[in-house]
Amino acid sequence: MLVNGRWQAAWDPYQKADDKGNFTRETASFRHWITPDGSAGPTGNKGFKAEAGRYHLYVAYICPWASRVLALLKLKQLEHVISISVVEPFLTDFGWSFAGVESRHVSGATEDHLHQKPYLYQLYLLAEPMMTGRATVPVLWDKKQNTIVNNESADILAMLDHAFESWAKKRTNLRPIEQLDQLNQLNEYLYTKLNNGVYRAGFAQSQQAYEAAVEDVFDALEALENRLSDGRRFLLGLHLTEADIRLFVTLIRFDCVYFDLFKCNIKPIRDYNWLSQYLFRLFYDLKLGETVHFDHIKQGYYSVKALNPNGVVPNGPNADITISNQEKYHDH
Ligand SMILES: N[C@@H](CCC(=O)N[C@@H](CS)C(=O)NCC(=O)O)C(=O)O
Repeated sequence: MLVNGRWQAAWDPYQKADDKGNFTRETASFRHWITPDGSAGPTGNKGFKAEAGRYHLYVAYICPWASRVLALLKLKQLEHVISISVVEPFLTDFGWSFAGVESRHVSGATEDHLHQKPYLYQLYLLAEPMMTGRATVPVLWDKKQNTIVNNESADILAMLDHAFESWAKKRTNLRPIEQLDQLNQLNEYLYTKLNNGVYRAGFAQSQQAYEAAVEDVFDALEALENRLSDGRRFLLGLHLTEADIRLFVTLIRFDCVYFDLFKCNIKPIRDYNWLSQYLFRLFYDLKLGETVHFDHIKQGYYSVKALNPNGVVPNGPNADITISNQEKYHDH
C-alpha cells in the first residue's frame, strides 16, 4: 500500500484483521461523482460532467468489485463510451500490474492505455502524490482533469446507472425509486453475508471468525434459494436491479474458487436448483458471461500466497462449469 506517496514493500495483501481475527475491508479514498451536468454528487467535488470518451476504467477481471462495474457497462451497453484497461490477475510486490511488466501474463490483461504505467499504484500517485491508502481496483479515471473520479464500486454503479443515459444503447433502471429502500436493504445484506462474507471466511485468522463467516454465507444462500423458489426472475421480482449484479459476481466465483480456496465448502452453487437457474439466466440471457474470465479468476485467487503458498492452481472444477451445465437450464 501507499504511505505518504511511497509504496511500502512489506504490505499485507489481505487487508486487515480486527483483534478477533475478523477480516476488515478498508474504505475507498476518491469519492467524486460523474453527473449529467457536472454538478456535485452526494460526496466529493463538482466538475465531472458525463461526456462520451472522457472517462477510463481500470479493472481486474479477477475482482468481484470491479466486475460489477463491467456488468453494468454490459447491461446498459455503454462499452463504447468508457474505455478500459485491465490489470494482470496476480497481486505483485508492487500491487496490481499491467501486461508486459511481470513475467506472467494472462490473456486479456492489457497495458495502461492512458499513461503506460507499469503498476496501478502509480496512477494513484498521479492523482494524489502524497496518497496514503490501498491501490485498489476499480478506478474510474477522468482524462480531462487527469485524476481519479472514484474508486468505490458501489458509487460507480450508482452514478453510471444514470449519468450516461443518453449514450446507453439499452435502457435499464437498476435503482428503481419505488423499490429503493428494499434495494438498499438487500444490497447491505448481500454485502455483509455474501460478497464480503466469502472474504471473511477465506481470510479469517481464527476458527471462530471463520465459522461465523461461513455460517453467514450459507444462511444467505439458503435464504436466496428460498426467495427465488417462487419462480421470480430476479431478486426483487420481474425486473433486474443492482442487487442482481451484486449477487452475480459472487455466485459466478463461488464453485471455482470460494468453495475450495475460501473454505466455503458446505454446498456448491450447482447443487442449488433455483440459484443455478438464476445464475444461468444472468450469464446467458443477459450476457453477463461476456464479462467473466475464469482463467483470470482462478489464476488470480490461487496466486494469493497467504492462502496458497506454492501457487498451484487446481484443474477442476471445469472452468466452463456454467457452459457444460447449459443443457440443464430451461428458462420459464
Ligand atoms: N471498496 C472497494 C473495494 C475494492 C477492492 O477491495 N479491490 C481489491 C481487488 S478484489 C483490490 O484492489 N485489492 C488490492 C489491495 O487491497 O491492495 C470497491 O468496492 O470498489
